[in-house]
Amino acid sequence: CAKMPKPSQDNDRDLTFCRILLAELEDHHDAWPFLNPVNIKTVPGYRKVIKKPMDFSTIREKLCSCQYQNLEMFIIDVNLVFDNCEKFNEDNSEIGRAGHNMRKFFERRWTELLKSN
Ligand SMILES: Cc1nnc(-c2cnn(C)c2N)n1CCCn1ccnc1
Repeated sequence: CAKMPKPSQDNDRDLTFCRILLAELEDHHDAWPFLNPVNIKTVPGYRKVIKKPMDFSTIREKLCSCQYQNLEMFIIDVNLVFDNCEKFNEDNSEIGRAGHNMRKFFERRWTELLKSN
């Protein structure tokens, strides 16, 4: 049958989860490398190596301008932040470790939130 539009309360729940998760990511002690876009003009190699830059302020902007249709699209962008970090940074570096810590935190929190509903 024709794809039924998602009931609005599911969209509201998804949007609430995105807001909660993003606020917690922004407040995390290890969030500092990811708060703003990497400056591709001053960081040698970044523009060439990282095809789709992403950061928490860009995710905030997309969330506030209704660019996420659902929780999945939001999770894809958050994971892009951490995948870019792993690609460009050694695991055993300040920024590399921050990326691993933040990914672990994010995975725990969104599974907790989804289980609570
Ligand atoms: C995120 C992220 N991934 N790699 C970098 C980066 C920036 N410069 N260099 C040499 C890197 N490896 N970043 C951005 C880190 C932004 N930042 C904020 C305060 N200090 C660094």
